[in-house]
Amino acid sequence: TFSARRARKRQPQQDDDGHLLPPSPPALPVLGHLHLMGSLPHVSLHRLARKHGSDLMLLRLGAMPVLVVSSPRAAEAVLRTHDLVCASRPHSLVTEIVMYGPSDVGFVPYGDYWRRVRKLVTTHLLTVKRVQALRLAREEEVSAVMARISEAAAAGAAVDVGELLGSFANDLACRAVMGKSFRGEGRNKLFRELVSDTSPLLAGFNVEEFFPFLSRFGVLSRMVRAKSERLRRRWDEQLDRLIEDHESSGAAAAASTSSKDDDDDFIDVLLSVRQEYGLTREHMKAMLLDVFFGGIGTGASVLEFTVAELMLNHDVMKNLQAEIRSVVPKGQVAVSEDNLRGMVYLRAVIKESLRLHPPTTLLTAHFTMASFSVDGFTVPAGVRVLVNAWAIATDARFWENPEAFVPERFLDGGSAEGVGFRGTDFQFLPFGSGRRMCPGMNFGVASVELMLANLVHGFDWELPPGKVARDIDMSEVFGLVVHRKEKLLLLPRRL
Ligand code: HEM
Repeated sequence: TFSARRARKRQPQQDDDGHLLPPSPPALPVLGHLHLMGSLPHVSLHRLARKHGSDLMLLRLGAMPVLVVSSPRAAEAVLRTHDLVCASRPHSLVTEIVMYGPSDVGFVPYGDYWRRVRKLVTTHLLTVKRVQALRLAREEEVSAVMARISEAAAAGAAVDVGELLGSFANDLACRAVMGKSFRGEGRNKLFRELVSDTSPLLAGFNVEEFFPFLSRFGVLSRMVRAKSERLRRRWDEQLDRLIEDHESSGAAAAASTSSKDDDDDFIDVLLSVRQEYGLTREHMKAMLLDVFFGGIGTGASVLEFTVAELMLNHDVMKNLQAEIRSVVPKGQVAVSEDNLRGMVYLRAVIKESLRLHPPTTLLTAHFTMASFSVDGFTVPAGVRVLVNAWAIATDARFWENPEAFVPERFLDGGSAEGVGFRGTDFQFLPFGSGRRMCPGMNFGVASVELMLANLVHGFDWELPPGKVARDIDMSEVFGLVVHRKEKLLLLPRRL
């Protein structure tokens, strides 16, 4: 584009071999572009890209080179055309300690081990069949939430929507991981606390990551290390106990003979394939951590933002309630998964929410294993790649009326008809695309759909007295998952 050419002219940067590097705005010594990162990096990076008219920027955050990707075309270049070269993950001290190496799926660099465990996850753990088999678990966990809301409705009390949906996502993940039998021992709450204590460290954007030399010697890194080790000990205590309980309950033996039943919990599954995949105890613990970190915050964030948008967009709420109430037979208390089939408006609402509020605004950082060229620029090896999925999905160049919450855009005849989140439409990447794309998409979407349908089917929702829709603050807090800053307190009214 013209503006990209102008930016290139302004800041022609070359590597040692004379290759043209992607444009880079002026940087400070030592800090590089770090001072330009605000509390919401996806917003700061978007502004920077617009200001410099550049959908591919090579920044320097401290000592760390970062490629920022801000258009569907550039995203396709790194996630499809050069997917293999960009399929690694950067090293971090925190994941090395907390994620056992790392030896999970999400944070481990590209290589044989990642290929093996990724295959395990997609062929045994997060398969369509297993997601279907968790249907009863989802329906029961949804009913538990509905019972809590009913109590509040009967008492005329407001509910804290984020707290409620956070505990739903947590309980569902616990149920998938450890099965039903461990409920009621307070373990779910313990895991929730552990996830919330660990998430800030895993979020990236830790200072010691920008200055690796500090991480080797500095006080800062000793603090991060000590904190990470304390957390890992807490995780160890819980996960070791769970795995040992499963081993001694004989479930493992049963599972290996019945060859991975679909209703086994995730620990049973991992125990049953541990030999085939050469898994150590640490590998298994790391993979379970991925379920906690991949599955809880994301689902809770999508649900809470969606409810907030529905409160802001009364017509959309009415349309959604009308669709659901017309499908679910009168007298049926809960929406079942069978009822969800054919609910096109519900799907469009969730898509629209994922467009405006993708929980991982910058995907998870990728890392280049070799240099490659794109649009006449050379991207070096050893660069972090941040795909600004949020910026791309809210950019007026690619979306009509991008700021507005309009699910109709995804329906037949709408401006985004046919656009989906399965990683082939590069203007819409809430789950990423390519080799590192989210393997938990079906799991996540199934729980969001069922919970949302029940929330709006069973109740009408109102703001507490004295509040109006424009009082709903949509501010975000950045982290491993972006979440709402303000609590969303709403009054449920039983129909
Ligand atoms: C609405 C819910 C969810 C959203 C929006 C979401 C989004 C994402 C995104 C954007 C990525 C990074 C893709 C990339 O790096 O290019 C990712 C990776 C991942 N997600 Fe999800 N996710 C969700 C639910 C889940 C669930 C429920 C699980 C597991 C139970 C899960 C497990 C993972 C794992 C293991 C990875 C790492 C994959 C890899 O590096 O190979 N996610 N997710």
